[in-house]
Amino acid sequence: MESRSYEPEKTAKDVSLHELRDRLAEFAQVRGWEQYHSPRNLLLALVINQTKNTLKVGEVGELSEIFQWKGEVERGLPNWSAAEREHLEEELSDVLLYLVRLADVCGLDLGHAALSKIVKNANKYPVAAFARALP
Ligand SMILES: Nc1ccn([C@H]2C[C@H](O)[C@@H](COP(=O)(O)OP(=O)(O)OP(=O)(O)O)O2)c(=O)n1
Repeated sequence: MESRSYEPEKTAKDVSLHELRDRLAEFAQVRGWEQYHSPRNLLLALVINQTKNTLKVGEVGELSEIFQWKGEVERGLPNWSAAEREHLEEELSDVLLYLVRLADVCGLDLGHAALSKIVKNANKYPVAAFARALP
């Protein structure tokens, strides 16, 4: 059993990557799943979902399936049902959670790495040269 109730608060909350990292580590630890959470397995979980007799898409594929055949989708998803939005939230979360866990078992700080990458991106695409023009 996890040591705390993990029902998220309904109001928006500033969730840190460190909190997600720690909860995922506990999730795996209490189930004895650490042995399965190798870098390679976690990466592959994003891409494929293989059982004995079936091979399905992994979490990135499940996320993509939500948009497949919908055509262009308006920002804010104004025409989506509550169930569709919840489904999207779940699949986005699965991708995020596996990424956070992958970074953790690799011994990397994903939040720090992402901030550094944003700085690198800004240096690569200076505003003066790229405002309103895609690379
Ligand atoms: N060995 C595992 C299995 C699952 N999870 C966690 C991370 C994901 O957030 C979620 C993935 O669970 P499922 O493999 O059951 O995938 P789905 O939730 O997408 O279910 P389904 O594939 O039936 O749609 O659970 C995990 O950390 N380690």
